[in-house]
Amino acid sequence: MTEASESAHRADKFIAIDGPAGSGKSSVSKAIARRLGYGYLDTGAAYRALAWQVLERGADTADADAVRSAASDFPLIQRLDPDDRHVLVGDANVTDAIRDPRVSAAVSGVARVPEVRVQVNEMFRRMVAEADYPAVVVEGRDITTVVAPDAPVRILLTAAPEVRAARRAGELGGSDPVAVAAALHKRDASDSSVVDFLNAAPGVDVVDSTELDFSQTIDAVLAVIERRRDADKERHHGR
Ligand SMILES: Nc1ncnc2c1ncn2[C@@H]1O[C@H](COP(=O)(O)OP(=O)(O)OP(=O)(O)O)[C@@H](O)[C@H]1O
Ligand SMILES: Nc1ccn([C@@H]2O[C@H](COP(=O)(O)O)[C@@H](O)[C@H]2O)c(=O)n1
Repeated sequence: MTEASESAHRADKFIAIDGPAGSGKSSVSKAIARRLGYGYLDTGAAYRALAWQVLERGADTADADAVRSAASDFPLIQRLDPDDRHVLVGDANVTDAIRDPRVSAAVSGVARVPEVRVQVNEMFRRMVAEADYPAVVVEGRDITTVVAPDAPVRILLTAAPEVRAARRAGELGGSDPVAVAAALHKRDASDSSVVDFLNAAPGVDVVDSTELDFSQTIDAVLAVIERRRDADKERHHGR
């Protein structure tokens, strides 16, 4: 855990959640944060905002130098309130723009640049350490393995690929479901060559929502949090 130990880091404040695209990370994490009075950090939004900035400069995210250059001057503003979804880059409100299919298709290029990952991971750890919340639900692809491998609660949230694609297509209502599924699987294939979020690392709990509705998924995640916290308390008392 060399990367994490170099920065301001409060592993105890992390509820770490990873998973593939469309697995429910953001909707479930937000609901958990609201329920428990915690902060919520959507790390994918930061990668998306950086991809937006690269595109805004007329560059290509496949160009690692252009990505590094954009990252060296990246005034991201993102809050931890689960009810505040605003994302700004400097004065530009990019809240909706970062969800554009153009950004979704380009974001994996940004995620492939190792120096950028180190930079944003430092930022995520700092945001959590300084947060005015007892804990923060942090979701992404490498939170359980790289950003906070020492967090007391680490969850891989997953669902069958066809179920994730159908849920995403339903959300985008009117979009071609075949194209939506293809874009989602293409992004997963590219992203999973950088970090493994398809298999749970040792000690990470899996919540598979394939057969669960939204509220059952929230209950399953809450049950993991409670169980892991109880185990953590017992470990500390036993010392
Ligand atoms: N258990 C569930 N049952 C039914 N629908 C669900 C469930 N979990 C999530 N959803 C829905 O699936 C869609 C995708 O969820 P969400 O956007 O939270 O996924 P995500 O993992 O954050 O995706 P991405 O990584 O692409 O941002 C949303 O419409 C959400 O409401
Ligand atoms: N920890 C993370 C989070 C995200 N990414 C990259 O950002 C993209 C967008 O993420 P969403 O959660 O909004 O889908 C994702 O496709 C990854 O390329 C990442 O690398 N690490």
